[in-house]
Amino acid sequence: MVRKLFVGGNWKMNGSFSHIDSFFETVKNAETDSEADIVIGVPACYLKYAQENAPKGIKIAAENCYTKPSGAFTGEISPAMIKDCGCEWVIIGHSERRHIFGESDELIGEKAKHALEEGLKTILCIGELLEEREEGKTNDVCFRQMDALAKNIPNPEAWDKVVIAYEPVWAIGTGKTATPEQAQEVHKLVRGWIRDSVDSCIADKVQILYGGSVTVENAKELGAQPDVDGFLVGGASLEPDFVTIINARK
Ligand SMILES: O=C(CO)COP(=O)(O)O
Repeated sequence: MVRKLFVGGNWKMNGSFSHIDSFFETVKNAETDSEADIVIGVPACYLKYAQENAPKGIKIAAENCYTKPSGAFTGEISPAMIKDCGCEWVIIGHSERRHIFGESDELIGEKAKHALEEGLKTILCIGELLEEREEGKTNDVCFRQMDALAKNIPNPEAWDKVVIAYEPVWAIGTGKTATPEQAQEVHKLVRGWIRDSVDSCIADKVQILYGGSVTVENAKELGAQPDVDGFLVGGASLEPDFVTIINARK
């Protein structure tokens, strides 16, 4: 089954109003693959500005959200607020949320549930640490994280609003990319897990992205793997060259 290319950017805690202006100017002046889904995660304070100024075809995502619509949760933002900023997307369970901010599988599952119930589209992230890979636990970790997410997807239709991002933690921001074969192996296993544990039509349809030091140099080869449906790009999504990654299948 041919799935649409999905090119995600994740600016993390980077960017500024002037960066948004110059980045969007570059994208507007470039020819980008009109067939690709393009979604860029920006810090919460830039959501509305980025969404309002984004070139046609580019959607803006929040990089996190909480499990409640409002309340005494200092520093958090809710799916309702993300929608209020005009955005339809949120990234949930990024490894930096898991490992720097200590978010558990359970919390991440609850976030996914609430975001989907609120009608947001979600990029749900999974991925193993280096020591977990070295101990041969990659599949166990990815399946455990998938299980915590899948049981919180409120209904089968909500899977239409789910994109999975496989981001091996050892490849994030390290310049060490998984080889196309390593990425394909895990993507295929994750799709197989969805087929066995959720539904085979959902497994065929769901886009699974690779994230971890994706660059202009490696995007084409990674994106050519049968179960790699696109990327979640960190550092390189802040650079003008991101347009070349968007065009990885052109
Ligand atoms: O974490 C990532 C995307 O979410 C990947 O970051 P890098 O592309 O900078 O390795």
